[in-house]
Amino acid sequence: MNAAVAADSTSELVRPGEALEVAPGVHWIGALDPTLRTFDIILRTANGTTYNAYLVRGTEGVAVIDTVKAGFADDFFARLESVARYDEIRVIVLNHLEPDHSGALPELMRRAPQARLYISTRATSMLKALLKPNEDERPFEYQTVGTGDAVSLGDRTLRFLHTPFLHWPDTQCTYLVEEGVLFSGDVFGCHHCDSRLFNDRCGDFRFAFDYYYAHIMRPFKTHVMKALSLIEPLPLKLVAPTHGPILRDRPRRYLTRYRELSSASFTERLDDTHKTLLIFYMSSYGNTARMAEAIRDGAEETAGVRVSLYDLEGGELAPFVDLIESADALALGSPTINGDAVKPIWDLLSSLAVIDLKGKLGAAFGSYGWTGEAVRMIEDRMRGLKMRVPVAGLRIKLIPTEAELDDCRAFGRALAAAMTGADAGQTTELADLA
Ligand SMILES: Cc1cc2nc3c(=O)[nH]c(=O)nc-3n(C[C@H](O)[C@H](O)[C@H](O)COP(=O)(O)O)c2cc1C
Repeated sequence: MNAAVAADSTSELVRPGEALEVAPGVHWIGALDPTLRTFDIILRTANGTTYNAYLVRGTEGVAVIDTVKAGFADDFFARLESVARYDEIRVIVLNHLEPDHSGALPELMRRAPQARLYISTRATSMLKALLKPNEDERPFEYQTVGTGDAVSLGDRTLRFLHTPFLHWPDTQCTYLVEEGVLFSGDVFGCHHCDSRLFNDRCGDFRFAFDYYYAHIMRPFKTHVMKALSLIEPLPLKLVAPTHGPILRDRPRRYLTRYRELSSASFTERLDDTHKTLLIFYMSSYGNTARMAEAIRDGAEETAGVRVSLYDLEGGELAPFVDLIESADALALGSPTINGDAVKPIWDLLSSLAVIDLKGKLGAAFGSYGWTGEAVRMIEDRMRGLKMRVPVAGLRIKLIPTEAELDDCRAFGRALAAAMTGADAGQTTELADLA
């Protein structure tokens, strides 16, 4: 542990109405939300969460970095008032405008009208849309900042890092130069509420850290890597995120973990010498299953393509999502049931929102009885996920004949050709397959 920030354990507990010093001249003025069990609809949390906000005191004024969710504003203002007066606040930094961090901003700006607001360039349109001042009030004044910009509080300097899309377009980090403190926003955060607050004091939150990354940061791996290249060279004593424990014990290992998690899809490809195609299907009477096998056989005829086939009925979604992240192409087969594709197919497609699918190839197929909507619906969804659908979907009425199984093999070959570039980027229509 860093000796500069070490203290006895009882003085480090969060108490109502009291700020907590986390580094010399730096106070946590956030709020605890221990009973929350679902965050933003999509995230579960066994321990609730925290909304972390910070106050930095310099010889020439005070800075407030981030605020809290609106319902927790009273906690925030009480903690702020325990260490500073509103007329001392010269600087307000919002690293991310999501409502769980900007909820108390309008009221803070009313109480500290002399303060200047610092946000990233990409935050400007959001500021107007999220924080609508009362009609009788003037619009918020603000200054946009990027990497290399800094603001001085006398003996303290806040430097800004442009780290967009982690996980909204507006996100940035702020670095307190003299103390080596990184106010990282949601980066390196997690939903884990513990009044012991520091990573070396609170319960084991490693699963919450990885879970938060998987659902919030994973879609933005390339942006994570760019942000890490700005953050890693900094001398770091403490990382202060907007959710969860404050990272003072070996803060660098959290950077390393982000690098590992963001690199995985590049290093863990099944096979660097082949393009990889994954085929998933559901089938009640075996018709779509037979199509899937024939498509696999056709695709495997192409040198340089390695194919894997899975019955979705027997699998768990999370490991499949990992496989898809490192694959080159995805083919989904569903029968049409009551005018729709079947639920496991939609569940799989919905799970793919956490990975970057841009540039991957998609294809759909399935057996049907009379209307056969499933294939077109899956293709539309794939396009919506920014996948390229190079081969028109293949539908077969009820039980595939031998000739129709030949069509399936041709479909597999066409998809493989698109993967290897042999199709010259053309979309293949069903009529071309014979
Ligand atoms: C409950 C039920 C509902 C169905 N609804 C439709 C439908 O809306 N449109 C359609 O084209 N076929 C429909 N079908 C027919 C199936 O798509 C057809 O039997 C198909 O061959 C099943 O393929 P599978 O063996 O791969 O499951 C339905 C079948 C069942 C059992």
